[in-house]
Amino acid sequence: MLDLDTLWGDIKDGFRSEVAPTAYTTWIDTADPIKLTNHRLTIKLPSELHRDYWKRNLTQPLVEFAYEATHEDIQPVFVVEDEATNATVPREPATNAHSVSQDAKLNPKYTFDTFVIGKGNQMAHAAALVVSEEPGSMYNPLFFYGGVGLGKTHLMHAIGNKMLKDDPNTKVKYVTSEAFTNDFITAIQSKTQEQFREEYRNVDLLLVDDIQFFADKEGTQEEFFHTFNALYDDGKQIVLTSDRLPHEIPKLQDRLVSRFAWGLSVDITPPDLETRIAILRNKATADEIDIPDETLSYIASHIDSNVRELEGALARVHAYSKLMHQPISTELVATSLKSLKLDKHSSEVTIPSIQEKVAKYYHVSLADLKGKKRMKSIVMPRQIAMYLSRELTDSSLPKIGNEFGGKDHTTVIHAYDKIAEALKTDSDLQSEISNLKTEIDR
Ligand SMILES: Nc1ncnc2c1ncn2[C@@H]1O[C@H](COP(=O)(O)OP(=O)(O)OP(=O)(O)O)[C@@H](O)[C@H]1O
Repeated sequence: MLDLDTLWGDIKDGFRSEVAPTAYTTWIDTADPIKLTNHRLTIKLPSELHRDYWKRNLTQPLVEFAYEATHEDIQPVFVVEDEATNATVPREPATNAHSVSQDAKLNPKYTFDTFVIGKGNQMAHAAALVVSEEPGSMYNPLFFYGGVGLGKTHLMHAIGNKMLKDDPNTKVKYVTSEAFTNDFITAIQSKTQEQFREEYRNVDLLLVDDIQFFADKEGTQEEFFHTFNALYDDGKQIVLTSDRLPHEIPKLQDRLVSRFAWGLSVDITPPDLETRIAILRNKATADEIDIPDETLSYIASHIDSNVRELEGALARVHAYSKLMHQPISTELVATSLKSLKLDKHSSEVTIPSIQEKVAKYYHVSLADLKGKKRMKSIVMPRQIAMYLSRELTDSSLPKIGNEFGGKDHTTVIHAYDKIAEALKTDSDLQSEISNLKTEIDR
């Protein structure tokens, strides 16, 4: 009998020759053989979703590869690394690629190949891959949630691009929730509802981005409910994204919340340092930017909020090096990132701009945010807006109080302390504040 490492090496070789590179990185690279006893090979997998996939699709070939290597019958035993995964369990079972992508309004660059897998997104990536291979069956709808610029749209487009590549006749439709709303309103105005329905219900894959903006839009939610049902009943795949879980979206109808829970909800969290470096390295290679490794690490360690910012920093550094006629070095990056920070100051964060972003984020009116109502749903956003005003502007406490409908400066201090204290332990609040800061910085 072979030892564990040799056997696993043979099994990996077998898979390498059988499965596509993306599938290999997703399923095989993430598997960790931990024990070989009594013809039982124990394999540790990162999530339930990986275990399901292995059981359904990879067990048979694994047994065959193991037999080829040992001439013995070896059975796998799968264990999940961390039972508390970052996903909720599904409650019910749920030609010319470039131009086709463009018809479907997909970004041809957002593919599985260009997506870097890391701890914060590996579950989302794996789920996306399953859905692209078996649309409408396993995880319907598939719901991605998480902060801005973390790759939700990228993964969603990757599903569409892959399905179109596999079958160019697939009908894919990508919209933001705002575009859906606008289309719906236009259809009512021009009395073309039939056409609207035809367009949205006659697809194999419907991708709707940023559905948190459905909040408050009763009529649109009603229409979307029917669109959803029609597609779902027909076994068509639906993929949705949002900055938070469905039940956290204010004023989202209960029946939509419950339907969204029929499938799989997976969150995407900010990438760790290694993933940030890998993303930068890929991007630099794709854009043919010549940059030393240590300089990539420098950028990745300084920009940790989200991937969009990371890519922005690289583009900026590239432009700066061209402007200065100097090759990219850590020193040059340090200077250009410093000026990025200075720019942020000069683009001046103001209290009204903070109030506007916070009001929008929590779906409260500006008047309520600045007013006196004591409901928790308003008090919390108000305190957050005060906290951010103190953090991000040079305004004095009385000035901040003034901008919030003439409140006393002690109210501002109280709000600031309360949020600062809660931030120490409340991880939801931490991510909300970090999302808001990114929004405000835009
Ligand atoms: N893991 C990754 N590998 C490669 N590129 C990534 C990754 N994650 C994000 N990106 C890139 O970062 C940018 C922002 O990602 P994307 O637009 O998908 O974010 P998002 O989560 O949809 O944000 P928003 O909520 O603002 O819509 C895109 O250019 C995307 O290609």
